[in-house]
Amino acid sequence: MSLIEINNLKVHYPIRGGFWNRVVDNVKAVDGVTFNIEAGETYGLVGESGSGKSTTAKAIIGLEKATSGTVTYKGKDVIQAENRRKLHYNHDVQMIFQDSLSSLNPRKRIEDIIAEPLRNFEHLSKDAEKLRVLQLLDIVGLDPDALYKYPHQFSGGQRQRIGVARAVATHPRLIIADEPVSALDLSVQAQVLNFMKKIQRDFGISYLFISHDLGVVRHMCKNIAIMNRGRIVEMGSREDIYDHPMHIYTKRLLAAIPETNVTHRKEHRQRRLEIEKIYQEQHQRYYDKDGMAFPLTQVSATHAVALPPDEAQQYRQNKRNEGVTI
Ligand SMILES: Nc1ncnc2c1ncn2[C@@H]1O[C@H](COP(=O)(O)OP(=O)(O)OP(=O)(O)O)[C@@H](O)[C@H]1O
Repeated sequence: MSLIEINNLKVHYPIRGGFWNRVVDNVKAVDGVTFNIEAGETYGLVGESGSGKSTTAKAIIGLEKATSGTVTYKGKDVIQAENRRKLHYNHDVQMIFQDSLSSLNPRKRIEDIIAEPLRNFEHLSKDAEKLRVLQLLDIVGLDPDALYKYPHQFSGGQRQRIGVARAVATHPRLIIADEPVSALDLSVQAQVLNFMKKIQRDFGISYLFISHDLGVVRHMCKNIAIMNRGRIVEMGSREDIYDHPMHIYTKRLLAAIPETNVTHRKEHRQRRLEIEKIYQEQHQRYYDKDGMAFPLTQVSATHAVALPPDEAQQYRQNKRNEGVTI
């Protein structure tokens, strides 16, 4: 049995409009996602911005309400909050966020930030708690005087280490890492990634590693799923995805990885342009097949107002033709 099984997970956001503010459409942020994570592995979830990766992560951890589907942990569906409590799911599954500055409370000292999950789940004595926080600081390579400092007094890489210390405090079985290094410089990225690997070896943790960067994912993940517009378009081992990509979207993402070898640059650019052209054609068909008049991002609540006036008018007209009051 896998550590966690995600089956046909959907998160649809309603779009309201018209005089009665009724639901006129849905943004299908996640639309039928299925994958499993094995104990001790790092599973990669890759896709461009807006493909639904973060919403998938939030639905798995329970920060976002799933419209339908199941997330099975220890044989039970943890979409039900009651099961989450019973199975110690909130203790066993932790998250690391991309933006360490906004995910760490700026008014709290590092001691309190790292101790927070311990206070929620383990109820240790004051001394035992302090000792544990000091051990965690040591594990992530920070000095004991960090205890009394605030998040803004650290660099981005150090803050991300603090996020990791907080996530591993309760010895979780799975850490969902949502773009954990994309805000960092390349050299610091490598440091944090290697460090995450070390923690994994030491503690036997699994990761769901979310990124838009196929270069980084290659370094971290054995199995990978490629996400586009709320769906997984391709999944497989690292070798399958990098050496024999099947889906045009995967090929396009791969072609976008910068080519460092100068002699291959021209060839690479040519290949990238060809793939981009095929993608544009298929992209159009993708929408037609789904019967959508506009790209998903354009019908989302946040983007609907940003439509050019003539397209917005056309959109409303199409909706009226479908019998929707708008
Ligand atoms: N609360 C919301 N209401 C309406 N639409 C939303 C909401 N949250 C996300 N979306 C839409 O869902 C889609 C997926 O968003 P999501 O943040 O999961 O993508 P992502 O792949 O994680 O992108 P990024 O890496 O930029 O965060 C986007 O089109 C976004 O506009």
